[in-house]
Amino acid sequence: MELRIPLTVITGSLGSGKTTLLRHILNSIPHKIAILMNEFGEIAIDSKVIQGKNVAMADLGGGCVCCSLLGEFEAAVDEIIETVNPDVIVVETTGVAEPDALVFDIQESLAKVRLDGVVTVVDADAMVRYPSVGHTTRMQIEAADTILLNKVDLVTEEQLQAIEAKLHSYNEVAEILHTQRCQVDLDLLFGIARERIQPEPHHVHQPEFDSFSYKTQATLKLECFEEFADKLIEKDVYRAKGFIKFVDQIYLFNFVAGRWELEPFEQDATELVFIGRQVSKHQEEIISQLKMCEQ
Ligand SMILES: Nc1nc2c(ncn2[C@@H]2O[C@H](COP(=O)(O)OP(=O)(O)OP(=O)(O)O)[C@@H](O)[C@H]2O)c(=O)[nH]1
Repeated sequence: MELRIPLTVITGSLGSGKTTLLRHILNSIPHKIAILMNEFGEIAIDSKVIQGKNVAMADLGGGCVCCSLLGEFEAAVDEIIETVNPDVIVVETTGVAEPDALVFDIQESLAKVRLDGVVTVVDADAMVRYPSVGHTTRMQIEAADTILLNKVDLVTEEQLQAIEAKLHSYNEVAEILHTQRCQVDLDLLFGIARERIQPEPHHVHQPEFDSFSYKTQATLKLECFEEFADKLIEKDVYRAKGFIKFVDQIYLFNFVAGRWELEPFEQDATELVFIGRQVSKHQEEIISQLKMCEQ
Protein backbone atom coordinates (compact mmCIF):
# COMPACT_ATOMS: atom_id res chain seq x y z
CA MET A 1 0.00 0.00 0.00
CA GLU A 2 1.23 3.48 -0.88
CA LEU A 3 1.93 5.60 2.19
CA ARG A 4 0.01 8.84 2.45
CA ILE A 5 2.06 12.03 2.71
CA PRO A 6 1.53 13.89 6.00
CA LEU A 7 0.00 17.33 5.55
CA THR A 8 0.04 20.05 8.20
CA VAL A 9 -2.31 23.03 8.08
CA ILE A 10 -1.07 26.31 9.56
CA THR A 11 -3.79 28.72 10.44
CA GLY A 12 -4.09 31.81 12.63
CA SER A 13 -5.34 35.36 12.50
CA LEU A 14 -3.91 38.12 10.29
CA GLY A 15 -0.34 38.93 11.25
CA SER A 16 -0.17 36.34 14.05
CA GLY A 17 3.09 34.81 12.76
CA LYS A 18 2.25 32.10 10.19
CA THR A 19 4.92 33.17 7.68
CA THR A 20 7.40 33.61 10.53
CA LEU A 21 6.65 30.00 11.50
CA LEU A 22 7.17 28.83 7.91
CA ARG A 23 10.52 30.59 7.76
CA HIS A 24 11.52 28.86 11.00
CA ILE A 25 10.37 25.49 9.66
CA LEU A 26 12.33 25.97 6.43
CA ASN A 27 15.47 26.84 8.33
CA SER A 28 15.25 23.76 10.52
CA ILE A 29 13.44 20.91 8.79
CA PRO A 30 15.57 18.01 7.56
CA HIS A 31 12.86 16.66 5.18
CA LYS A 32 11.83 17.48 1.64
CA ILE A 33 8.98 19.90 2.19
CA ALA A 34 6.36 21.36 -0.15
CA ILE A 35 4.40 24.46 0.78
CA LEU A 36 1.01 25.60 -0.42
CA MET A 37 0.09 29.17 0.31
CA ASN A 38 -3.20 30.93 0.18
CA GLU A 39 -3.00 34.67 0.66
CA PHE A 40 -5.61 37.32 1.24
CA GLY A 41 -5.16 40.28 -1.10
CA GLU A 42 -4.55 40.42 -4.81
CA ILE A 43 -0.77 40.31 -4.73
CA ALA A 44 1.22 37.55 -3.12
CA ILE A 45 3.77 38.75 -0.56
CA ASP A 46 4.27 35.72 1.68
CA SER A 47 5.28 33.42 -1.17
CA LYS A 48 8.02 35.89 -2.13
CA VAL A 49 9.21 35.95 1.47
CA ILE A 50 9.47 32.18 1.42
CA GLN A 51 10.82 31.77 -2.10
CA GLY A 52 14.49 31.29 -2.75
CA LYS A 53 14.79 28.90 0.16
CA ASN A 54 15.04 25.88 -2.04
CA VAL A 55 11.52 24.78 -1.41
CA ALA A 56 8.72 23.56 -3.66
CA MET A 57 5.85 26.01 -3.55
CA ALA A 58 2.41 26.48 -4.97
CA ASP A 59 0.45 29.69 -4.65
CA LEU A 60 -3.30 29.39 -4.39
CA GLY A 61 -4.08 32.95 -5.37
CA GLY A 62 -6.06 35.64 -3.68
CA GLY A 63 -9.26 33.92 -2.67
CA CYS A 64 -9.92 31.85 0.38
CA VAL A 65 -8.91 28.22 0.36
CA CYS A 66 -11.58 27.55 2.95
CA CYS A 67 -14.32 27.87 0.34
CA SER A 68 -13.99 29.12 -3.23
CA LEU A 69 -10.56 27.63 -3.88
CA LEU A 70 -11.07 24.08 -2.67
CA GLY A 71 -10.94 22.63 -6.21
CA GLU A 72 -7.77 24.54 -6.95
CA PHE A 73 -6.32 23.30 -3.67
CA GLU A 74 -6.92 19.66 -4.53
CA ALA A 75 -5.31 20.13 -7.96
CA ALA A 76 -2.31 21.91 -6.43
CA VAL A 77 -1.77 19.08 -3.93
CA ASP A 78 -1.87 16.47 -6.68
CA GLU A 79 0.51 18.45 -8.86
CA ILE A 80 3.04 19.09 -6.12
CA ILE A 81 3.07 15.40 -5.20
CA GLU A 82 3.63 14.44 -8.82
CA THR A 83 6.41 16.94 -9.45
CA VAL A 84 8.27 16.94 -6.11
CA ASN A 85 7.15 13.88 -4.20
CA PRO A 86 7.69 15.68 -0.86
CA ASP A 87 8.11 14.01 2.55
CA VAL A 88 5.90 16.64 4.15
CA ILE A 89 3.31 19.14 2.87
CA VAL A 90 2.48 22.34 4.74
CA VAL A 91 -0.47 24.57 3.88
CA GLU A 92 -0.52 28.16 5.09
CA THR A 93 -4.05 29.52 5.01
CA THR A 94 -4.97 33.19 4.96
CA GLY A 95 -5.55 34.89 8.27
CA VAL A 96 -9.25 35.08 7.42
CA ALA A 97 -9.70 31.40 6.63
CA GLU A 98 -12.00 29.17 8.62
CA PRO A 99 -10.16 25.86 8.51
CA ASP A 100 -13.06 23.43 8.95
CA ALA A 101 -13.94 23.09 5.25
CA LEU A 102 -10.29 22.63 4.34
CA VAL A 103 -9.78 20.00 7.03
CA PHE A 104 -12.90 18.16 5.91
CA ASP A 105 -11.72 18.25 2.30
CA ILE A 106 -8.29 16.88 3.20
CA GLN A 107 -9.91 14.00 5.10
CA GLU A 108 -12.52 13.23 2.47
CA SER A 109 -11.09 14.07 -0.95
CA LEU A 110 -7.33 13.76 -0.92
CA ALA A 111 -6.35 10.14 -1.33
CA LYS A 112 -2.62 10.72 -1.37
CA VAL A 113 -2.26 12.73 1.82
CA ARG A 114 -3.27 12.36 5.44
CA LEU A 115 -3.89 15.29 7.75
CA ASP A 116 -1.06 15.22 10.28
CA GLY A 117 -2.32 18.18 12.27
CA VAL A 118 -3.69 21.69 12.44
CA VAL A 119 -1.36 24.28 13.97
CA THR A 120 -2.97 27.56 14.95
CA VAL A 121 -0.79 30.58 15.62
CA VAL A 122 -2.35 32.98 18.14
CA ASP A 123 -1.17 36.58 18.47
CA ALA A 124 -0.87 37.14 22.24
CA ASP A 125 -0.53 40.89 21.76
CA ALA A 126 -3.74 41.06 19.68
CA MET A 127 -5.57 38.92 22.25
CA VAL A 128 -4.75 41.52 24.91
CA ARG A 129 -5.50 44.56 22.79
CA TYR A 130 -8.63 43.13 21.12
CA PRO A 131 -10.00 40.74 23.75
CA SER A 132 -13.25 39.96 21.98
CA VAL A 133 -12.46 36.87 19.92
CA GLY A 134 -14.10 37.04 16.47
CA HIS A 135 -15.90 34.16 14.77
CA THR A 136 -13.01 33.25 12.44
CA THR A 137 -10.35 33.34 15.14
CA ARG A 138 -12.54 31.18 17.33
CA MET A 139 -12.94 28.60 14.56
CA GLN A 140 -9.19 28.57 14.04
CA ILE A 141 -8.63 27.96 17.75
CA GLU A 142 -11.28 25.20 17.87
CA ALA A 143 -9.71 23.39 14.89
CA ALA A 144 -6.21 23.30 16.38
CA ASP A 145 -4.24 20.25 17.48
CA THR A 146 -1.41 22.54 18.52
CA ILE A 147 -1.68 26.20 19.40
CA LEU A 148 1.38 28.42 19.26
CA LEU A 149 0.68 31.23 21.67
CA ASN A 150 3.05 33.58 19.89
CA LYS A 151 4.48 37.08 20.54
CA VAL A 152 4.94 36.31 24.25
CA ASP A 153 7.55 39.09 24.33
CA LEU A 154 4.77 41.68 23.97
CA VAL A 155 2.61 40.65 26.96
CA THR A 156 3.01 40.01 30.69
CA GLU A 157 3.01 36.59 32.35
CA GLU A 158 -0.34 37.38 33.94
CA GLN A 159 -1.85 38.28 30.57
CA LEU A 160 -0.46 35.05 29.12
CA GLN A 161 -2.21 33.00 31.81
CA ALA A 162 -5.50 34.74 31.05
CA ILE A 163 -5.14 34.11 27.30
CA GLU A 164 -4.27 30.49 27.92
CA ALA A 165 -7.40 30.02 30.03
CA LYS A 166 -9.48 31.55 27.23
CA LEU A 167 -7.88 29.29 24.62
CA HIS A 168 -8.61 26.27 26.80
CA SER A 169 -12.24 27.28 27.08
CA TYR A 170 -12.52 27.06 23.25
CA ASN A 171 -10.35 23.99 22.80
CA GLU A 172 -9.64 21.56 25.62
CA VAL A 173 -7.52 19.12 23.64
CA ALA A 174 -4.94 21.27 21.83
CA GLU A 175 -1.48 21.52 23.26
CA ILE A 176 -0.60 25.18 23.89
CA LEU A 177 3.03 26.21 23.39
CA HIS A 178 4.33 29.67 24.23
CA THR A 179 6.58 31.08 21.52
CA GLN A 180 8.50 34.13 20.50
CA ARG A 181 8.81 34.50 16.71
CA CYS A 182 7.36 30.98 16.47
CA GLN A 183 10.60 29.38 17.62
CA VAL A 184 9.33 25.93 18.41
CA ASP A 185 10.85 22.46 18.40
CA LEU A 186 9.68 20.95 15.10
CA ASP A 187 9.17 17.57 16.76
CA LEU A 188 6.26 19.19 18.57
CA LEU A 189 4.71 20.40 15.31
CA PHE A 190 5.02 17.38 13.05
CA GLY A 191 4.05 13.76 13.63
CA ILE A 192 0.87 14.65 15.50
CA ALA A 193 -1.12 12.04 13.54
CA ARG A 194 -4.45 13.69 14.23
CA GLU A 195 -7.29 11.34 14.97
CA ARG A 196 -10.11 13.82 15.37
CA ILE A 197 -12.66 13.64 12.57
CA GLN A 198 -14.01 16.90 11.19
CA PRO A 199 -17.76 16.66 10.47
CA GLU A 200 -18.91 18.26 7.23
CA PRO A 201 -19.16 22.00 7.85
CA HIS A 202 -22.07 24.08 6.62
CA HIS A 203 -20.77 27.56 7.02
CA VAL A 204 -21.08 30.39 4.55
CA HIS A 205 -17.85 32.21 4.84
CA GLN A 206 -18.14 35.97 4.77
CA PRO A 207 -14.78 37.66 5.04
CA GLU A 208 -14.85 40.49 7.55
CA PHE A 209 -11.90 42.19 5.89
CA ASP A 210 -11.17 43.82 2.58
CA SER A 211 -7.89 44.80 0.99
CA PHE A 212 -6.14 46.75 -1.75
CA SER A 213 -2.60 46.91 -3.03
CA TYR A 214 -0.13 49.38 -4.47
CA LYS A 215 2.94 48.94 -6.67
CA THR A 216 5.53 51.46 -7.83
CA GLN A 217 9.00 51.53 -9.30
CA ALA A 218 9.73 54.77 -7.40
CA THR A 219 12.12 55.06 -4.45
CA LEU A 220 10.54 56.16 -1.17
CA LYS A 221 11.85 58.49 1.53
CA LEU A 222 12.37 56.59 4.78
CA GLU A 223 11.38 59.32 7.24
CA CYS A 224 8.22 60.15 5.33
CA PHE A 225 7.31 56.46 5.18
CA GLU A 226 7.87 56.04 8.93
CA GLU A 227 5.37 58.83 9.62
CA PHE A 228 2.97 57.26 7.14
CA ALA A 229 3.26 53.85 8.86
CA ASP A 230 2.65 55.38 12.30
CA LYS A 231 -0.71 56.71 11.11
CA LEU A 232 -2.01 53.63 9.30
CA ILE A 233 -3.91 52.40 12.35
CA GLU A 234 -6.05 55.56 12.23
CA LYS A 235 -7.17 54.59 8.73
CA ASP A 236 -8.66 51.22 9.63
CA VAL A 237 -5.59 49.29 8.46
CA TYR A 238 -5.16 46.20 10.64
CA ARG A 239 -2.53 44.49 8.55
CA ALA A 240 -0.12 45.74 5.86
CA LYS A 241 2.81 43.96 4.30
CA GLY A 242 5.08 44.06 1.33
CA PHE A 243 8.34 45.40 0.01
CA ILE A 244 9.53 49.00 -0.04
CA LYS A 245 12.38 50.45 -2.00
CA PHE A 246 14.29 53.06 0.00
CA VAL A 247 17.48 54.78 -1.19
CA ASP A 248 19.85 52.26 0.38
CA GLN A 249 17.91 49.08 -0.37
CA ILE A 250 14.61 47.21 -0.35
CA TYR A 251 12.95 46.18 2.91
CA LEU A 252 10.20 43.79 3.91
CA PHE A 253 7.52 45.84 5.71
CA ASN A 254 5.24 44.18 8.22
CA PHE A 255 2.48 46.08 10.02
CA VAL A 256 0.09 44.45 12.50
CA ALA A 257 -2.41 46.49 14.53
CA GLY A 258 -0.20 49.56 14.79
CA ARG A 259 3.11 47.80 15.39
CA TRP A 260 5.41 47.64 12.40
CA GLU A 261 8.93 46.63 11.41
CA LEU A 262 11.29 46.74 8.45
CA GLU A 263 13.71 44.00 7.52
CA PRO A 264 16.27 44.24 4.70
CA PHE A 265 15.10 41.96 1.90
CA GLU A 266 16.13 41.11 -1.69
CA GLN A 267 13.34 42.24 -4.03
CA ASP A 268 12.85 44.33 -7.15
CA ALA A 269 10.35 47.04 -6.36
CA THR A 270 7.79 48.45 -3.97
CA GLU A 271 4.58 46.46 -3.61
CA LEU A 272 2.29 46.68 -0.62
CA VAL A 273 -0.98 45.14 0.51
CA PHE A 274 -3.29 46.87 3.00
CA ILE A 275 -5.92 44.85 4.87
CA GLY A 276 -8.61 45.96 7.30
CA ARG A 277 -12.30 46.15 7.98
CA GLN A 278 -13.66 48.52 5.34
CA VAL A 279 -10.14 49.65 4.56
CA SER A 280 -11.09 50.31 0.93
CA LYS A 281 -12.85 53.49 1.91
CA HIS A 282 -9.44 54.92 2.82
CA GLN A 283 -7.71 53.58 -0.28
CA GLU A 284 -7.41 56.89 -2.16
CA GLU A 285 -6.17 58.77 0.88
CA ILE A 286 -3.63 56.08 1.82
CA ILE A 287 -2.23 55.82 -1.68
CA SER A 288 -1.98 59.59 -2.13
CA GLN A 289 -0.08 59.85 1.18
CA LEU A 290 2.22 57.06 0.09
CA LYS A 291 2.86 58.85 -3.21
CA MET A 292 3.93 61.91 -1.25
CA CYS A 293 6.80 59.77 0.12
CA GLU A 294 8.08 58.97 -3.36
CA GLN A 295 11.11 60.93 -4.49
N1 LIG B 1 7.34 41.10 18.66
C1 LIG B 1 7.07 39.97 17.96
N2 LIG B 1 6.78 40.06 16.66
C2 LIG B 1 6.52 38.91 15.99
C3 LIG B 1 6.55 37.65 16.61
N3 LIG B 1 6.25 36.70 15.70
C4 LIG B 1 6.05 37.36 14.53
N4 LIG B 1 6.21 38.70 14.70
C5 LIG B 1 6.08 39.76 13.70
O1 LIG B 1 4.69 39.88 13.35
C6 LIG B 1 4.58 40.33 12.02
C7 LIG B 1 3.65 39.43 11.23
O2 LIG B 1 4.23 38.14 11.13
P1 LIG B 1 3.90 37.15 9.93
O3 LIG B 1 4.63 35.90 10.20
O4 LIG B 1 4.13 37.83 8.63
O5 LIG B 1 2.35 36.96 10.16
P2 LIG B 1 1.30 36.10 9.27
O6 LIG B 1 0.44 35.37 10.22
O7 LIG B 1 2.03 35.31 8.25
O8 LIG B 1 0.50 37.27 8.55
P3 LIG B 1 -0.65 37.11 7.42
O9 LIG B 1 -0.20 36.04 6.49
O10 LIG B 1 -0.73 38.45 6.79
O11 LIG B 1 -1.90 36.77 8.14
C8 LIG B 1 6.01 40.38 11.46
O12 LIG B 1 6.50 41.70 11.59
C9 LIG B 1 6.76 39.44 12.38
O13 LIG B 1 8.15 39.73 12.47
C10 LIG B 1 6.88 37.59 18.02
O14 LIG B 1 6.91 36.53 18.65
N5 LIG B 1 7.13 38.78 18.63
